[in-house]
Amino acid sequence: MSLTDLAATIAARKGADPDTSWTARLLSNPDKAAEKFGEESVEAIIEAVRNDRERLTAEAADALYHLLVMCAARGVTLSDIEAELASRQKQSGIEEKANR
Ligand SMILES: N=c1c2ncn([C@@H]3O[C@H](COP(=O)(O)OP(=O)(O)OP(=O)(O)O)[C@@H](O)[C@H]3O)c2ncn1[C@@H]1O[C@H](COP(=O)(O)O)[C@@H](O)[C@H]1O
Repeated sequence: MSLTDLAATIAARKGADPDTSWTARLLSNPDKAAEKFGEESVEAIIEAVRNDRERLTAEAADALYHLLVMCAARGVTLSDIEAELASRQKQSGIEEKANR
């Protein structure tokens, strides 16, 4: 599934029943969405340090999903993030840091 399709699924869950949709439950509670992203990020970090490719892939998927839900809960869309990334395209990260 592409991130674009996942973001569309998340957006479509706005207002859905929190009893049947995990996404809807998090969208209705932005602080909880942020907490879950924090947990899933830490789980991904642990698997990266362990160098477990399969577990890292699964945890990275959890983290990406929860990042998108956390942002959606605060009105930030994947398009907003892509526009921000596009604005950075002309400059290397090292160059950007040196110019701060
Ligand atoms: N990609 C996901 C996705 N990844 C993780 N999760 C849920 O996130 C929750 C995480 O909860 P937990 O912390 O308890 O789970 P955990 O971290 O795996 O468990 P522990 O390691 O802590 O024991 C679980 O209920 C997972 O099922 C997801 N829920 C939904 N999606 C996508 O969102 C779509 C809509 O889902 P609903 O909104 O639930 O209909 C789905 O079809 C999927 O495409």
